[in-house]
Amino acid sequence: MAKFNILIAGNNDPISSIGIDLLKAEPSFDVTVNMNLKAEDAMVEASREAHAIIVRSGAKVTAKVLDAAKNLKVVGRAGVGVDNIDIPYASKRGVVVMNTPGGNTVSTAEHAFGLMMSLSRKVPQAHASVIGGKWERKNFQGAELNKKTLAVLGMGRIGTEFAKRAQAFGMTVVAYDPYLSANRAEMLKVELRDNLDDAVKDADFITMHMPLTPETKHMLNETRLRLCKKGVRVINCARGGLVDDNALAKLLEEGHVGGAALDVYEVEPPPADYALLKAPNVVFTPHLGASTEEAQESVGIEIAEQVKENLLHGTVVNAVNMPNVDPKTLAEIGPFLRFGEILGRLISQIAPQRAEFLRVNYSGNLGKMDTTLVSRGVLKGYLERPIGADQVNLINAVGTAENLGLRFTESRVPEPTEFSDLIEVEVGSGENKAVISGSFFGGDPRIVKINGRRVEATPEGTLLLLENDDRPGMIGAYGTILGKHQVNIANMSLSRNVEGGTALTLLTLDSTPPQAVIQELEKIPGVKRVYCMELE
Ligand SMILES: NC(=O)C1=CN([C@@H]2O[C@H](COP(=O)(O)OP(=O)(O)OC[C@H]3O[C@@H](n4cnc5c(N)ncnc54)[C@H](O)[C@@H]3O)[C@@H](O)[C@H]2O)C=CC1
Ligand SMILES: O=C(O)C(=O)COP(=O)(O)O
Repeated sequence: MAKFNILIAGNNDPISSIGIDLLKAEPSFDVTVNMNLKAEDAMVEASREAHAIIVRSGAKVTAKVLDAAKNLKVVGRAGVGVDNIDIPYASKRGVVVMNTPGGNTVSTAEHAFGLMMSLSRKVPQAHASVIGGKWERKNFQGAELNKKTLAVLGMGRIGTEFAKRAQAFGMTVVAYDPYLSANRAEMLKVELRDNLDDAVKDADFITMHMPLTPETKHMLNETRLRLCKKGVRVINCARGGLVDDNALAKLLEEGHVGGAALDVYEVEPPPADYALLKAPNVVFTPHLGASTEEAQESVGIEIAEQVKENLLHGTVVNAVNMPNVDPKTLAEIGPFLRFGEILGRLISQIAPQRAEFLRVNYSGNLGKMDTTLVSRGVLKGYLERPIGADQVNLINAVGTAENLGLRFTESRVPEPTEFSDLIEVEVGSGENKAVISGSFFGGDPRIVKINGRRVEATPEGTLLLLENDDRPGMIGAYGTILGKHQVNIANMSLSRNVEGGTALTLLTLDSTPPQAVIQELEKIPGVKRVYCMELE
């Protein structure tokens, strides 16, 4: 039985023991827990033998770690944010990255809401004062939330939960999220603003709930903060870097910003000289949004299940770098996936050089299924020869094609053609293209058309495609040359456009003929082209 090494990696940020026990109960898993992996070198050493690595936000899965972990198949994130994992590099290496969206939503929304309340009533400052033996009631006058305007930036899972709580407290909620539909905003009873400046300028409180991306970095910068009402209070429980912390510190000092509550920082932990640490009216927590028993149990169990199912059955759930594949779909599309790769490999051997497009068209039953992965299989098969089979995989195939300037598209129609299932692959540039179509006969894959001409071949062994003038004696000439070199013909399919026109001969061979034999075939009078296509 294959053994899988699973590394639970952290930097003092443990994963739920229930999740770990679930993995340990699997006889084929060898589970190591190491919570001292702050340094990259330590992480590299710990990861060398791992087939799966599970992390929260503390341990970093960098390119160096991914390079060292030669067996790695999957990285699991027990939480939402995957910014501690080098996703593009993981994709390049064919490593699936999964997270557990939803498991910590309520905990994080509650924490962010708690921060807003602490901020508006100066709870931490008042607490410190009482501990210090003081009784300074007049210093800690706060503000009500009732009837105030709240801007929620990022109206996803956490933003939505936050908004619901705010509405229960009598706040007016405006939302900014370019991906939120007007219908959904109406359903949530929030005022949707198309423009970020419009969303923040009247707000008494602003809360952020989106990922850190090049687009969202420093979304609240000095200019935008100055646009806000004097006294605005800012809550960030999403990711450090969404707010420009230096600008925030400056405006807090000036009093333009009335307060800030942060759970996340541009650098974690923030260094001692971090300007914000000395700013007035601030509340800090050390990235605690998801730190509840409930959230940790939920994300710990979810990630353990997801990683287990991936290693044992290839199931892909909640992946951030490839489409999801549940066991039912996997069982359904498994044969198509393998056939898709073969068609890709075949067409790479007859397609024009420097192709600009690769199209995969499905019709019939296949046109009704989710074939995203099958198309990736076609692309993988197509790219394997030029790029190298170990360099291209289902995860990086689309990105690799983009880098090459190859436009990749797929289309589906549910109506059958003359076949109940058809996968058609077209590769070329402009009008110059090759087309291969495949179908299934009684569950068995068949190549049914090449360049629009009807053929029939089982995709196995080596295929020899010959284009020749349609005239007597051609088959005999092929057979003689192949026979002389001990190459056995297992199957033959003939097709011609018109009598005496051009014929296609597709031969399935038991072995691959040497190049000299191909050249000999090319020299037969009447032969236009010979392609030798290897399927493996
Ligand atoms: N402090 C903590 O411990 C935790 C922090 N988080 C962080 O909270 C954030 C949100 O998490 P979820 O709500 O679960 O994610 P989500 O994916 O449900 O929501 C994110 C929302 O941001 C929106 N968005 C994307 N780009 C945007 C832009 N340019 N402007 C405005 N909105 C944009 C998306 O449309 C989406 O609705 C993530 O960054 C996550 O890492 C999540 C859990 C715990
Ligand atoms: O899920 C997220 O995005 C979080 O930020 C939670 O991080 P954590 O698992 O608590 O280190």
